[in-house]
Amino acid sequence: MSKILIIEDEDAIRRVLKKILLEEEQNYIVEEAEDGLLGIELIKKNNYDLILCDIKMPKMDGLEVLSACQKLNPDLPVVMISGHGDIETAVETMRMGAFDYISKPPDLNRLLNTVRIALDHTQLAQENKQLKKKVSKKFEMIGNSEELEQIKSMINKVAPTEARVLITGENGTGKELVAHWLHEKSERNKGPFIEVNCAAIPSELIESELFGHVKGAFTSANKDRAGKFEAANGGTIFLDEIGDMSLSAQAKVLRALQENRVQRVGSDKDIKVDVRVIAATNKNLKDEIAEKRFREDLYHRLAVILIHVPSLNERRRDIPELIRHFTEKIAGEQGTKPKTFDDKAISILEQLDWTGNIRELRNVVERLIILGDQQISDKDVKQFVQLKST
Ligand SMILES: Nc1ncnc2c1ncn2[C@@H]1O[C@H](COP(=O)(O)OP(=O)(O)OP(=O)(O)O)[C@@H](O)[C@H]1O
Repeated sequence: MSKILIIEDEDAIRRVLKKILLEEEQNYIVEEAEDGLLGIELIKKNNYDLILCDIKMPKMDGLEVLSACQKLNPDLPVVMISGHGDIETAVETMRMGAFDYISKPPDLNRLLNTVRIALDHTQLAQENKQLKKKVSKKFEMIGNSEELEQIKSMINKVAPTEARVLITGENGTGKELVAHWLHEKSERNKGPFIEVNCAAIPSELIESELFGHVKGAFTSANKDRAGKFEAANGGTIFLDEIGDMSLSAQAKVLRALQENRVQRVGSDKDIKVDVRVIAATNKNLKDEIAEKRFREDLYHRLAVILIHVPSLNERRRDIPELIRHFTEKIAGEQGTKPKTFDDKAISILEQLDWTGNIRELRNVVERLIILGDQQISDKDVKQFVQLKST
């Protein structure tokens, strides 16, 4: 059900507009204001999906209403109603951010079309917002330890720059989350975020995965294919587990970083790419360099900024909040009332050895929720730990 407000001082025009709209769609809720001041008061109190606003009005004209409206709710589309003498002003309002304008007397088809498009726009904007909220919820970084605060502040500082970042830390510590936020808080956030898990791709395929290939480059290459670097153009590529990348792929990545160009496997044509590289590893790359398994020049190119994510054992202060977070999340996924962990249960969990880090903590919380009562006690946790160790 869409809610529309007509701000118009001429009674007759208000009535015609309302009639046309309600005849078209009975589900519209159409409200009226006879001047701009009243209109703004109503906008403050209600959630409208669209405003139709006259340009020439006493007390507060359409331009003033438009700019007040944009301050109150920048996503709310405002369609201006222009009389004979104010077409130029109508065009000016478009520059100011009005959604569109219609002329008086209103042409039925044009009015309905404009209203429909504007309402679709509102719906899309709302859906987008909800999706963004959902996505950022998925990537929430929970915890209040000093270590995590430092990481968040580092993300805020580094994200808006073009600097390459190497994220280090054990498996399951949240390296991918850090990479996600570095992209999300950068100027590139409208572009793609492409993740490549270098450890999961067989070494003979990694180059084709990263740089693409041309038809006939190898037996199974039956057509041209773009690689992940090309797919990440204008955005960010996240090279996860970079310590597992073959030396020959490393050489090619180095070239891509130095020249901002890639070549598809089997082709000598350069393709320009504009990609920010973020890499992560659970390995000690200095050791890998000493063992000649990782190129030192590539390391220096990648590690312009180093972010180390400490293991959960090094930031136990985050554990209680993480337990609460996962409990609520799991209940949300299962559509059940969240269970609670009593203080003693949390205290035992805080002291355990979390070699599997946050991923392991989530799994343990999930299993305890399945097995335990509504209130999970220290006894449940002890039993579970015993079961695990046998
Ligand atoms: N601070 C945090 N708050 C909430 N969830 C977190 C946090 N850190 C990590 N997680 C969750 O833990 C899981 C593991 O995190 P992530 O995949 O980012 O770790 P990783 O270091 O990249 O692991 P791997 O090296 O195995 O790829 C994910 O489900 C992630 O959402």
